[in-house]
Amino acid sequence: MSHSWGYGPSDGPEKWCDGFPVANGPRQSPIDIIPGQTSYDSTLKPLKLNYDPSNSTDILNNGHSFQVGFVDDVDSSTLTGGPITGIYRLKQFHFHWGASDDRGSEHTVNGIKFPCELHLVHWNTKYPSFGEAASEPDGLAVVGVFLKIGAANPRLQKVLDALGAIKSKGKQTTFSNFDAKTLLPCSLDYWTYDGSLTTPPLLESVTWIVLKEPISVSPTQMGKFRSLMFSGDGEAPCCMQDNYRPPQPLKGRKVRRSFK
Ligand SMILES: NS(=O)(=O)c1ccc(C(=O)NCC(=O)NCCc2c[nH]cn2)cc1
Ligand SMILES: [Cu+2]
Ligand SMILES: [Zn+2]
Repeated sequence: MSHSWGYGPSDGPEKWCDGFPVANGPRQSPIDIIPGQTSYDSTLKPLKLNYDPSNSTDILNNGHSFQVGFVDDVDSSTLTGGPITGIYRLKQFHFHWGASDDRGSEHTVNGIKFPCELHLVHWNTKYPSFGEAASEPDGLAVVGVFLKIGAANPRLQKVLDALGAIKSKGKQTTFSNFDAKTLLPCSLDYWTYDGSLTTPPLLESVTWIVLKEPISVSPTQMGKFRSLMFSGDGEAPCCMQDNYRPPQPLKGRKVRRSFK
């Protein structure tokens, strides 16, 4: 994975606009969600997430985060309902986190940062592939879930136990029979708005669906995330942490909510 961008002082979010001018575009993500300024939309449907646990394939350290991949050549792990029309397929999920428990999420709520944020990435099957969908305004839908410090979350354990095998950039290992649904909170109440990828290429193709209810993570479990490396074997070691983009200007966008 060769990439020119990262999260450091010389290649981080403040520098991304040099290589990716869309960084200053009209629908960039993440944003600060101010619940008092969102509007309840009774036409929003309930989210339907139908994930087939046999669909997970691998877990990869891509040098920015780690991601769990899914088979996406059939409609077996899908997102329907919510603010979207049609069928979107789950491609991967990944996380963003901080160097300490006081930061790490990309979206914030009333300016509050969570220690971690999960992104479940889906693409619109009206397009032939993820790559094509990623350049369309309605091409992607990402479900964001906040992680809040509390009791250890047993649902995270299988993912965290696999991190030892993918410590450095480019490392990948098989990861089968993982049910991504187990990572979701009880309530599927959500906020939604039109946004972008939060990393380069920052494409403005994402319908964001941010769940209101967080899931729990313990400080020890957060330590496991921070045991990963941005760097590859043989490179100067650099801990994978603070891999989050700060909130971007709303530029007139409306944030809707599915709940009263
Ligand atoms: N944070 S987020 O908004 O949910 C998100 C950000 C980027 C991507 C993405 O798909 N990004 C291109 C990509 O997959 N690129 C593959 C090659 C590559 C470059 N660097 C690492 N892998 C997906 C979701
Ligand atoms: Cu990359
Ligand atoms: Zn992400």
